[in-house]
Amino acid sequence: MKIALLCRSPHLYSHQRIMEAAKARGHEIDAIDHLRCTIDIASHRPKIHYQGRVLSGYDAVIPRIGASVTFFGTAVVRQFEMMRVYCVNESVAIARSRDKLRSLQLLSRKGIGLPITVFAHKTSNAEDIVKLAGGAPVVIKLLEGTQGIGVVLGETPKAAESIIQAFGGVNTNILVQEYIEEANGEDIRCLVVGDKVVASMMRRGREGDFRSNLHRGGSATAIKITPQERATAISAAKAMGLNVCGVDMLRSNHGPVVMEVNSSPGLEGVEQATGVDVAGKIIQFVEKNWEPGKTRTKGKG
Ligand SMILES: Nc1ncnc2c1ncn2[C@@H]1O[C@H](COP(=O)(O)OP(=O)(O)OP(=O)(O)O)[C@@H](O)[C@H]1O
Ligand SMILES: [Mg+2]
Ligand SMILES: [Mg+2]
Repeated sequence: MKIALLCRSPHLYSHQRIMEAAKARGHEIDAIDHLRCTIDIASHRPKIHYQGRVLSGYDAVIPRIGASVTFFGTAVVRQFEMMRVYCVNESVAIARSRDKLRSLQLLSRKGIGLPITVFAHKTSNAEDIVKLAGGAPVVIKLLEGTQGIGVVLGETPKAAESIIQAFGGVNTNILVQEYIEEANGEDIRCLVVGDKVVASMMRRGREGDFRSNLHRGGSATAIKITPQERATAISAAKAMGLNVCGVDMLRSNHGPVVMEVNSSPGLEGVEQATGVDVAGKIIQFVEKNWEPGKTRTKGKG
């Protein structure tokens, strides 16, 4: 196969590993910086120009689109889809996963366990919002935050209300969520490839931090998940239409609850914690599934 790895920096661990895994299996793989692509939609045939040439001959695309460049990155993925190149994660699914509210709505439609979540445009009724989310403590999140940035704990009703009002004052979209205290600052990240959980880890926040993100100094260990957690992770990936993703869950008193589904999950933490060759699993999945024009989401938002 000839594969395009869409990423900003080919030197990151995850990207190096995907390229190694592809080459080890006899494939050709090019790292393509999506921000340097020029999309040509005016002509009869959709094309992508890149560093003075037209991209062609690719069988499959592995998108690794950073959260800050979702708009242009997903447009490049969409252009590949129009060129009938198989994209392991499709543009629609990536765009969905970037918006926490939209993701939670899709997950709730499928009956997947979620923390109680409230979203409001008007923040002048902060007191009601906090009550609807089950009362303080509550977690307040930016809709498009990542790496734990923009995730705040409102410990008391007054603190929660002033945080909500502060975000409202700068016109930022937030959601307010039940705080799953019993998770004890730990969450579960399941790496889903196709219809399987290929690796799972438990992440624990730095001392004194309820956020377990590795980017915030958290640590990771391999974990054996329950059948219910496995089924939840797989259903969440399916609801989002993602073939490769990291599903983040909390162990709550009422079973596993999904916080979010990440469409470009980092591989370093999970491969190191579990010893699983996740990059290899991704390449194997592409080998089995690529087909010109094949789509899971059929472009549906
Ligand atoms: N409702 C909640 N109850 C308890 N802890 C929570 C809750 N929501 C988030 N957390 C903690 O905060 C962390 C960050 O939250 P979340 O995953 O929603 O943010 P993010 O910025 O999108 O992170 P990512 O880098 O994984 O995309 C979680 O991994 C979890 O440890
Ligand atoms: Mg996230
Ligand atoms: Mg997360």
